[in-house]
Amino acid sequence: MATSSPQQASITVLISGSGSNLQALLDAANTPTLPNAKIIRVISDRKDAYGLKRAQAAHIPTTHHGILPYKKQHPDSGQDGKPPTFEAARRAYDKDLAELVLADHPSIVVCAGFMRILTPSFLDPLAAASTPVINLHPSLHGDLVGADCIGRAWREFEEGKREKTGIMVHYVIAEVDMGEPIVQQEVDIRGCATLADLEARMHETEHPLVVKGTKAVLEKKRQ
Ligand SMILES: Nc1nc2c(c(=O)[nH]1)N[C@@H](CN(C=O)c1ccc(C(=O)N[C@@H](CCC(=O)O)C(=O)O)cc1)CN2
Ligand SMILES: NCC(=O)N[C@@H]1O[C@H](COP(=O)([O-])[O-])[C@@H](O)[C@H]1O
Repeated sequence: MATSSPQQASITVLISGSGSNLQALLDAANTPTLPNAKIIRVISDRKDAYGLKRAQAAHIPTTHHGILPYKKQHPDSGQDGKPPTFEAARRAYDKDLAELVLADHPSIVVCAGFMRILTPSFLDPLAAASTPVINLHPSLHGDLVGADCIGRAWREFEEGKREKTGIMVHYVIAEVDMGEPIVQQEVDIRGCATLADLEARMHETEHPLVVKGTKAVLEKKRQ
């Protein structure tokens, strides 16, 4: 079991990729930007996530919790000619993920680029333990939901359909990316020449925002 001192808030971070937002949390933890807080575990659904290396470099316990064994144990060939949903695999995966997370008794769970939809099999045990789950999402509340929101905003900008997008940190509920926003920041796309420019501008905005959102929830818990 990962540990932190009694008065310190403990943070578990879920990732799937590079972990630049995880790095922002690692850099801020236990500083005036994110006081009395320690990241106690980083969990990735992808073994090759560079964020795992970032955590290991910071001597933070890491766990790879992959979906493949669950898909093998709960095969799904689809129904009525529709593609498989792997609902049984998702539920079993999420149940075990909840047990893995709760074994550390974190104060909060932060999804920082975690690219799996979380089902009630995960969300309900966390709620029962009064452990908030929050997510960093590269869009403003009620605008774009799901994966590839930066790419979609860029394509709409190129089509002249929008000039701005944004970022939010929100509570995670079953309905994807529709949980109550905690903090949000608008991002102007104008001046970006490429998708890479927009991605860089979004990341630049995300890094302080994910820390700000995490701090806000921890302060609310302490009240
Ligand atoms: N129940 C919820 N789960 C998650 C939320 C949420 O608000 N409610 N936020 C996401 C993060 N996210 C967007 O912010 C997001 C991530 C991934 C997907 C998605 O469609 N994932 C696919 C798998 C993709 C893959 O394997 O590469 C899937 O799960 O089928 C949508 C939204 C975290 N989870
Ligand atoms: N729908 C969720 C989603 O798209 N999240 C996005 O994944 C990236 C993770 O980057 P990182 O691995 O460098 O922190 C971030 O841009 C985050 O907004």
